[in-house]
Amino acid sequence: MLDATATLPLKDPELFRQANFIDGKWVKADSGKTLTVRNPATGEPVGEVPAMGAAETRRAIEAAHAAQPAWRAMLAKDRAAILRKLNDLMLANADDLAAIMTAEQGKPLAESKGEVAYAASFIEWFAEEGKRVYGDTIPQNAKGRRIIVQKEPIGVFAAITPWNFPAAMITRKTGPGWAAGCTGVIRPASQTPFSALAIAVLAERAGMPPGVCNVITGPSGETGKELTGNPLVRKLTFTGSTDVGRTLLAQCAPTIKKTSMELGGNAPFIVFDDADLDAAVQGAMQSKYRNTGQTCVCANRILVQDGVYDAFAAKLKTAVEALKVGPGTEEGVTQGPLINADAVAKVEEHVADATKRGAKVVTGGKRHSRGGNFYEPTVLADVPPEAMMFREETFGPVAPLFRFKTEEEAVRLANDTPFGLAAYFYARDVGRIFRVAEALEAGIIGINEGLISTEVAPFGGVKESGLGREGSHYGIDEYLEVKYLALGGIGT
Ligand SMILES: NC(=O)C1=CN([C@@H]2O[C@H](COP(=O)(O)OP(=O)(O)OC[C@H]3O[C@@H](n4cnc5c(N)ncnc54)[C@H](OP(=O)(O)O)[C@@H]3O)[C@@H](O)[C@H]2O)C=CC1
Ligand SMILES: O=C(O)CCCC(=O)O
Repeated sequence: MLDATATLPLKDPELFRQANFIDGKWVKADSGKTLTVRNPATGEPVGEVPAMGAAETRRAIEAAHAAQPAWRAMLAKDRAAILRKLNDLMLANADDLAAIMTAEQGKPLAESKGEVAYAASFIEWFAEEGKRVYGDTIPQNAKGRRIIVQKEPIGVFAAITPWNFPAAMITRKTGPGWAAGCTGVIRPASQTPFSALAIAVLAERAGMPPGVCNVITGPSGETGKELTGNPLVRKLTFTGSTDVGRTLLAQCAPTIKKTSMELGGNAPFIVFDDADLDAAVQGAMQSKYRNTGQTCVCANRILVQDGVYDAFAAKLKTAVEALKVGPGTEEGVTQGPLINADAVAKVEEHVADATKRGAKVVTGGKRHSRGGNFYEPTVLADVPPEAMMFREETFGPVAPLFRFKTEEEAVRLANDTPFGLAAYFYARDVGRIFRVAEALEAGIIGINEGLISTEVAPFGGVKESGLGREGSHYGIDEYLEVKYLALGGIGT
C-alpha cells in the first residue's frame, strides 16, 4: 500500500482508502493483489486499490441482498435523513473530495469542487424525492372491484461508472437507488476509484447500515460478469461507452435485469445566422471544453451557418487561446490533462484524419509542450462530414467547425449519427427554435444554453446513446417496480 499522505495532503486523511467496502467492512482482495492508480497529470502513483474478482463481487452482492429488507422497510423519511446527512458531509468535506478527484482524474481543482457540489445535489434531491414515490388508484373496470397501483424498490442494483465524473456518476445512480429503498454494489472506473471510496466513508458516517453501500474495485471483465450475471442483482445502471454498454446489456439478458444505460454521444452544436454570437461562443466554450472535452454531452460537432461562420470562428479562437493548460492543482488552470495516453492518441488520430481531409487548424492542433497527457485546446475549420470526428466522439479539447447553408441541412447533418444524447443550438427566431428543437433526435436539447446538467432535469439519450433517465423525478422510477393490486369482493 502506498503512503499517499505526502503527495495528497488532506484535512481528513481517513477519506483516502486503499481498501474496498463490503458489508460495512474495509477489506482487501482475497488474492492480496492490487491495481495502481496513476495521476494523469504526472504519471505518478496516487495509490492502490484491491483487485477483486468474482468471489468478492458475489460477497458484496450478497451483503447488499441481506441488507435490503431492513433498508426497504424503513420509512422514506428516515432514509432521507441519512441521505441528507451524506449530502451535508460531502459539502463539508468538499476540499478533500476535490483534492482526491483532481489527483486521480486530473480536472482543475475548481472544477472538481464544482463536481462535488453537483454530486451532493443528487443525494439531496433524491432524499426528498424518495418521500414522493406515489402510487395510483384506477377506476374499477367491474362492480365490486378496486384497482390499486403501488411502487416498490426493485432490489439490489449494480452501478458501473466511468472516470470522467468520479463522484457525480456515483451519486446520480446511488441517490435514487438508496432513496427508493434499494441497496447496491458500486464498481467505479479503475482510473478513478478513490472518489467512490471516499463517498463510502461518508455514507458510513452518515449512518448508512452495513450492506446498503458496497464499493468494489478490480478487473472489469471478472467483476462485470458477476454483477451482470448474478440473479440477486435486479438492476444494472451503467455510464460509459456504447460498446461496453452493448456487452453489458447482452450479459444482463439471461437474468432479464432492468437496465439504465447512459452511453456515448456525438453532440451537434448549431449556430444559426440569427444567433447571439457572443452567447454562442460562451456556450460552445462551456459545452466543449468542460473537463477538457471529456464528457458525453460535450459539443462534438460545431455546425455554423455560412453568414456567421468566419465571425464565430474568430471569436472562438480568441476564447480558446485564453484557456490555460496544466495540472489541475496549478493556480488558474482551466484545462487539465486527458485521462491517459490512449485518449491523447485518439485525439491525435482524429485531428490527423480531419487535416488530411482538408480541415484547417485555427488554433492548437498538437500535443501540448508540457508533454504527458496534455493536448492543446484546438479549433479546426472547414472540417468535412467525412471526417472521423463527425462520426465518433473525440472526447478531447477539439472544436471542429462544419459549415452549412440552410436550416434543413443543419438538422440533417445534426441527426446523421447513431447517437442521440445532447444537442445544442443558438438562434433567436421563435419559429425556428420550436422547429429545430422538435426535429433534433436527442434526449437533451440546449437552446441558447451550453450547460444542461442539473439534478432537477432528466438526463439521458435516445438511439445508441442509451436507455432510461437519471436525475429529476423521472430518475427514481428506474429503481422501482410497479405492482398492481386487484381487489375483489368489495361489494359495490
Ligand atoms: N458516456 C460517458 O460518459 C462516457 C463515454 N466514454 C466514451 O468511451 C470511450 C472509452 O472510454 P472508456 O473509459 O474506455 O469507457 P468504458 O466504457 O470502457 O468504461 C466505463 C466503465 O465500464 C467499465 N468496463 C469496461 N469494460 C467492461 C466490461 N467488459 N464489463 C464491465 N465493466 C466494464 C470500465 O472499467 P475500467 O475502468 O476498469 O476499464 C469503467 O468502469 C471514451 O473515449 C468516450 O468516447 C467514456 C467514459 C464515459
Ligand atoms: O456521461 C458523462 O459524461 C457524465 C455526465 C456529465 C454531466 O452530468 O453533465
